[in-house]
Amino acid sequence: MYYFIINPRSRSGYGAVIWDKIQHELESRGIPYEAYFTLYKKHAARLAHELEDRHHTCTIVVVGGDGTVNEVLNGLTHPARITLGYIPTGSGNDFARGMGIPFDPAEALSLILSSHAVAEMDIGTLKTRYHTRCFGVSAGIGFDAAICHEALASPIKDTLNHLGLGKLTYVGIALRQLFLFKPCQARICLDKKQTLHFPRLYFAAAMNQKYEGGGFQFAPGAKSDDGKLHICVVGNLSKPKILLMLPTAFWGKHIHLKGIHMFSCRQIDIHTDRPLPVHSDGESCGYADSISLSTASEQISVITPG
Ligand SMILES: Nc1ncnc2c1ncn2[C@@H]1O[C@H](COP(=O)(O)OP(=O)(O)OP(=O)(O)O)[C@@H](O)[C@H]1O
Repeated sequence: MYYFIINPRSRSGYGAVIWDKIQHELESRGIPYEAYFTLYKKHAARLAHELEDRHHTCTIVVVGGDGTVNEVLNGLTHPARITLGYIPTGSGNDFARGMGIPFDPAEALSLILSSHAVAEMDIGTLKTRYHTRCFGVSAGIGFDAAICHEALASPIKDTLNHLGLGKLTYVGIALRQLFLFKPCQARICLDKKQTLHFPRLYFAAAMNQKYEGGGFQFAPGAKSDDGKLHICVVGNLSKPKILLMLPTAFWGKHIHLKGIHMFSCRQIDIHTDRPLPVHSDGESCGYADSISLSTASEQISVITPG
């Protein structure tokens, strides 16, 4: 039995359109399934929690974007008992990109229905003074989170998504945020052993996967099953250099630039001299001046091409 959690609002309604096609395929092939639609924000977490409670072990298939995968991970108490299938219908789709899951919904469905290959995936944990959130792709603080915050509230995102130009929303917001963003002083502690000081931090991203922000390869060396977070710290760069750095990150080449610092660790503690925006898988986690990121003790099995 497959339990589908569908965000019909993902990519401004694309999720609902794709679900119709998936449902038709499931019916015509006589596949046993149950479908649950998200009706409001964070509903996916509640649905996942209820499924886990009811079935102990089961296969949950998410139809949505990175935010819906994030909510499902946050709803699970024992992720090791769950097998996760994924049909990407979001605008960023970094989870699918990182796990090698096809973007084409029909291909992603046939992978789920035919494949017995699963990859064990780490789950990241973000702690602020007010929140504890899990993440599958990445979490971070600073400039990248400021872009997420603004994009979530953007009135033009829906219109551009309908025109197939959703990524333009992020480009426009990134330029605006780069202009507005003031770097801060930060103290970063790796695995409670090594402390580093950054006088002009723009952002720090803790990556479980290689990609975030719709295909930026901020951590080309990341492996989602190695129990570690791969950290990309951007500091001590001028704004024009950041503007030049961003396109190189599409190919993961930014790591060679001065001012970009890469680390891998099991835990990172970040303290900044003022509260900055924080995100987990592109979803807002408010503002904080102190965050702790680590990998959780349990992994989750994800259906992948193998
Ligand atoms: N019925 C609903 N109405 C309004 N919002 C919803 C509903 N169901 C889920 N959501 C919210 O939609 C948001 C976006 O979902 P999701 O990440 O799946 O799609 P996306 O933003 O298009 O994709 P991506 O994260 O890959 O860019 C999430 O914050 C989620 O809580």
